[in-house]
Amino acid sequence: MSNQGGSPVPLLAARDLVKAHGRTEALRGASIELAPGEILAVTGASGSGKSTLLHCLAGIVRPDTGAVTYAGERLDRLPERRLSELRRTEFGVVFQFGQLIPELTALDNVALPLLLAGTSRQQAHATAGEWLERFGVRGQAELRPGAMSGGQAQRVALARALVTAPKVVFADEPTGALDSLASEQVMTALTHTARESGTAVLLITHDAQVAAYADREVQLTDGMVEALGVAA
Ligand SMILES: Nc1ncnc2c1ncn2[C@@H]1O[C@H](COP(=O)(O)OP(=O)(O)OP(=O)(O)O)[C@@H](O)[C@H]1O
Repeated sequence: MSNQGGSPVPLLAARDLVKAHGRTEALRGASIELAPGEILAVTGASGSGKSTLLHCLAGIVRPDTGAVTYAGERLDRLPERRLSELRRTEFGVVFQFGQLIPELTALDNVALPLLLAGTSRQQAHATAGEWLERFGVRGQAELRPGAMSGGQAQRVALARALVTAPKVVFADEPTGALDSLASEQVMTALTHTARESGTAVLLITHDAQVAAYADREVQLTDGMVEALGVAA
């Protein structure tokens, strides 16, 4: 339902993004739109600029030229303080290797964003426990990441990304290190929860089976958004 022309005002939009890493032009005029609650897959060959695009959209990296607009605000022009506040309150991120804090248990990892937002310890732990339950890893609450399987760790990472009820989750190859069963469990948990809570997801993947979980797919080729198609 999310055609470019007829779609509602996008939650997140990038126009004509150019970003070079040294002499390599990772993005060469990429434009993309994400509607509220939409699950959008970005696919493309290795080196086509997918991660760079995600970093620009999430306000982690500033583009050299072009505009990133989030909820009507020019993200690429925001001062660093406001950007990091936005990232903390409105965005969630999951990377290929969950980036959980190795010294903390699953429960403490998921509770952390809530504690940083000022939630009491008791409430943060109660909410974190509910999110672990939702992702089927309540039984791993007291384990540290090193003692979990890759799929369990990714589900904990998803719980951590969603626990603050973000408007957008950025997922960069969230199943890239998983076997097909674990990958299926992670994608089912992510898309089910996102649809339930109306969270938009920008999903980077090179795996067509993973992309098929999205509402829509765009393809990056040599730093430009090349093709649009309905994936599901
Ligand atoms: N920090 C960096 N320094 C130098 N070059 C970089 C850096 N990050 C990315 N690049 C280069 O920019 C181009 C795009 O990289 P990017 O990681 O965005 O692509 P990708 O599609 O996500 O690739 P992959 O699927 O392999 O992760 C590549 O040629 C890459 O080598």
